[in-house]
This record gives sequence, C-alpha cells and structure tokens, in this order.
Amino acid sequence: MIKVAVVGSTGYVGTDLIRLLIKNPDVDLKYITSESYEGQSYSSIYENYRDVFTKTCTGKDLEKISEEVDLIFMALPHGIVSNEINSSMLEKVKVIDISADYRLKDIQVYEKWYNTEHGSPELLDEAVYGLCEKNREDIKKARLVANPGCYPTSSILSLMPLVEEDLIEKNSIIIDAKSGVTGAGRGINLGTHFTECNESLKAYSIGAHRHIPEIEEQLGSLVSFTPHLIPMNRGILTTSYANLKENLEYDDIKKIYEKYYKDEYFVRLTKEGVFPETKWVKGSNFCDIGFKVDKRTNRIIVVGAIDNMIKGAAGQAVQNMNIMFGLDEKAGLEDVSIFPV
Ligand SMILES: NC(=O)C1=CN([C@@H]2O[C@H](COP(=O)(O)OP(=O)(O)OC[C@H]3O[C@@H](n4cnc5c(N)ncnc54)[C@H](OP(=O)(O)O)[C@@H]3O)[C@@H](O)[C@H]2O)C=CC1
Ligand SMILES: CC(=O)N[C@@H](CCC(=O)OP(=O)(O)O)C(=O)O
Repeated sequence: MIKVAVVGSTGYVGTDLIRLLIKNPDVDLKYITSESYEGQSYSSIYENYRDVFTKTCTGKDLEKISEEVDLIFMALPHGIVSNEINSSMLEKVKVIDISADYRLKDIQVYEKWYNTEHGSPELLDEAVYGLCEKNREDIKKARLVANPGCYPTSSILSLMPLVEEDLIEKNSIIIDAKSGVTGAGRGINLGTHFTECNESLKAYSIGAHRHIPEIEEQLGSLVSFTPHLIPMNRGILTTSYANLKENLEYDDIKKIYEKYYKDEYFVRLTKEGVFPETKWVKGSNFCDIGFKVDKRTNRIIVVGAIDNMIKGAAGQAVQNMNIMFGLDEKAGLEDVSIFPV
C-alpha cells in the first residue's frame, strides 16, 4: 500500500483527488489537509461523502506528514508549494505538485508570468514535467513531479506529434481554448459568479495567460493562445491551427498521431470527420483528439478535449502516481465519461 497525503484537499482539484484515491486499492489515504476546515470531517464539507469518507482534515504540518507518507499531492494555489518543500523533504517523500510552481524551468520566466518569487529554484532542474505520455520514463524515477496545467495538457497532447515530426511551420500555432468554470477553482470571485458567467462567453487574458510560457516551453514554439470561459462546470476544448510545411493528406497525419498514441490508453483519436466533445470525456481521464487538414489553406486544425479537473489535474496526478510507484497506470482511472448528466 502506498501511503498518501492530499494537501489542499478541500479545493476542487483536492476533492476530485479524494474521489479517485479512495477507490484505489493500492492507496492508503493517511492525511488530508485544510487550513479553513482543520478538525472537520470531510463529509461535513462535501455532503456527497456522507457515510463514505469521513476522515478529518488536519493542518498542513509537512514535516510530520513527510515522515509518515510515501507521496504528497499538493493541490494548493500557485506560489505556495515552492516555499513549502525542500530537498531534505524530498529525501523522505515524493511530491506531485498540481500548482504551476515547478512547471517552468527558467525561474525568470516563472517570476515574470506568475508575478511572484520562487521559493526553491534549486529544485527546478530536477522537477519532471508530468505529462505522462511525453515523459513517462523520467516520471518513473522522479521525486518531484510538476503536474501540467489544464489548458497545456490538451494543447500539448494535440500538437506534440506535429511538432516532434517537424510537420508544421515554426511559430505558426494558434490555440483557441475554452474552459468550464471549475478551472477557476472554488474560491469566490466576481467573474465566476453565476449571473456574471452564465449565458455568456468571453475571451480573457489574451496574449497574456500564464499557460503561454508552459505550452511554448514544451512545444519549443511560440504560440498565440486565447482562453475563453464557457458557462459549464467541467471541460476544456482546444482548437489549434498551424501551417503545414508540405501538402499532407489526412491518412499521412493519422499515421503520425498513431505512432505517438496508439499505445496510450488515455489518448483517443477520433475517426475522420468526428471531432472531440467535452461531454465524451467529462469525469474521465481521457484526452480525445481529432483533426482535419484544410486543403484550401494548407493548415491543420486539431481539436482536443479533456476534463480540466481529471486529465487536466487530479486524474493526471493519479496517473503520475501510478507511474512513479510502478502500479497499473490505469488504476483508479477506469471511469468513462459521465453521460448524460
Ligand atoms: N481547477 C482546475 O481545473 C485546475 C487547477 N489546477 C491547479 O490546482 C491547484 C488547486 O486548484 P483548485 O483546486 O482549482 O483551487 P481551489 O481554489 O478550488 O482550491 C485550493 C485550495 O487550497 C487551499 N489553500 C491553502 N492555502 C491557500 C491560500 N493561501 N490561498 C487560497 N487557498 C489556499 C484552500 O483550501 P483550505 O482553505 O481548505 O486549505 C483551497 O480550497 C491550483 O494550483 C490550480 O491552479 C491545475 C489544473 C486544473
Ligand atoms: C477557467 C479558468 O479560470 N481557468 C484557469 C486555469 C486553470 C488552472 O487552474 O490553471 P493551472 O492548470 O495552471 O493550474 C485560468 O485561466 O487561470
């Protein structure tokens, strides 16, 4: 059994982690922490756990926790985790950080885009970017995994085969992305207030979103990235455009995607003419990808869909845990989409 702690257990990602971990037979969920609800039973915070999961939230005593567990999931806002962990802690415990603190290798880039000081730059080199389908071998050996961002997960998985095979013109990538409101977390703010976002669609952080450097670092290309807030709870859809270098047919590109993903259980390629929809991945750890070659413009258009809180956060974190501890990569992640809801 792997002994596990979830720090930040009452946030949206934290609660999805709990849901995935309590049904995993290889996991002993020893600690769940909360600053706001310390001493309270989890089921008094989230009623869906009544009589099912009643563990009490403790404070965030990381020194003690790291002595007693094998793995800590950090589900805290950005800018906190890098001040909480250090090298000597990593000698005792593995960490999967779901915030962005270790995703970017260049500290100056991090501090510029996140507008905060990094608390442990000495750990940036060893942190492994936890996109399972890209870095599985390094994840197996990692002590510290930086779980990817939600928009980057869909964007990078959609574009990686094209970039790796040098099929698209450098820096021609445009990503139009849409996210459900849980992407903004549980905290209250005006933009995610029901009356402010329901029945409306908006672009935000145009050319300035903090996921831009993350996507660019992983793809090695500049990108134009525009996120939109969609009035639904879960789901991300990314529609990416890029100029093809040569005249390629659908079947040529399909072979390339198959080369990268045919053995990847959680990446599913749609059939020609069928494009991913968030409802087919909601509540699951799948990333669905479909594409079209626009012969008139010689551009490729790739659509990716994930559940922002599962493959975009908690599910990918569990997948990373499974890889780090040599478990079946699918353990606890077998659910298909909740449809209809
Ligand atoms: N939501 C999503 O779709 C995704 C989120 N992420 C990342 O995962 C992390 C958690 O996100 P999410 O669960 O959505 O966020 P939430 O705001 O829902 O939850 C974060 C939790 O962290 C705890 N917390 C501890 N210290 C602080 C603090 N100083 N300020 C605010 N909260 C604090 C709070 O719980 P308490 O007070 O009980 O301790 C809070 O509920 C973030 O880094 C986020 O960017 C990544 C991918 C997708
Ligand atoms: C809808 C919404 O607000 N989404 C968030 C991104 C989700 C998130 O938490 O970002 P990470 O994946 O980097 O952790 C945003 O745009 O800031």
